Amino acid sequence: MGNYLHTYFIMGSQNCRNEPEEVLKKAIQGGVTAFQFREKGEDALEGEEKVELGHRLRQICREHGVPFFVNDDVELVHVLGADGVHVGQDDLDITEVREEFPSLQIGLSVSTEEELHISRWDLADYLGVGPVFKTSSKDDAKAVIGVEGLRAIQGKVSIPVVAIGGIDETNVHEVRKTGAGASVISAIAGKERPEEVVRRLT
Ligand SMILES: Cc1ncc(COP(=O)(O)OP(=O)(O)O)c(N)n1
Ligand SMILES: Cc1nc(C(=O)O)sc1CCOP(=O)(O)O
Ligand SMILES: [Mg+2]
Repeated sequence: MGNYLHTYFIMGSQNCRNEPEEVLKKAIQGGVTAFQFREKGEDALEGEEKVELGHRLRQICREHGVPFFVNDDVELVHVLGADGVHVGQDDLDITEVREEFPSLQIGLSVSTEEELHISRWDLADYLGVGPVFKTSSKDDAKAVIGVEGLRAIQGKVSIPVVAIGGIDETNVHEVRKTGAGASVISAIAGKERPEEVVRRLT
């Protein structure tokens, strides 16, 4: 597994119980190993407000040496000088993303073996695989694949895998046993003391 995938925190303002900047600082204090800016869905910021928040979160990651990823928004990757970008099956094609960013880290979502077969996953640096457990943070999440589904995809690829979907303190040990990293939104962003949760997740 790529080291930065160990505890990969993902969020936007719509996920946060407290100010996003404070949530991110505390999550970093707790030990998250990467961050993805995913300002998306109901209540998400748009336009200049989204960009401004992105700049502030990017700066926090830079100050703490935490890799900063942008979800979906290829233009924002340029604007924020991100370290990487995460794209899904319905986003910009990974072939184009790799052409645009030859030296950035690129993550690709895969939910099933069928998706894997039709994907240029060889162009990605890592796969985001899920939902492993039930999630309430993504309205259009696919069917839950469980730890067995995670293992099935892991067994077919030669790049690192990070699990996603419904991961929290009660089930993270199941993910750790597979050797995959853990990416988490609500179990960190929605808590009063994110740093304590992260310590228990790592
Ligand atoms: C690490 C990681 N894995 C999967 C996803 C989901 O990406 P996608 O399927 O494109 O869905 P959205 O996040 O864009 O709603 C992710 N963001 N990160
Ligand atoms: C953004 C995202 N992608 C998923 C996928 O299955 O690809 S599940 C998901 C939401 C993860 O949030 P939480 O940790 O709160 O369950
Ligand atoms: Mg996407």
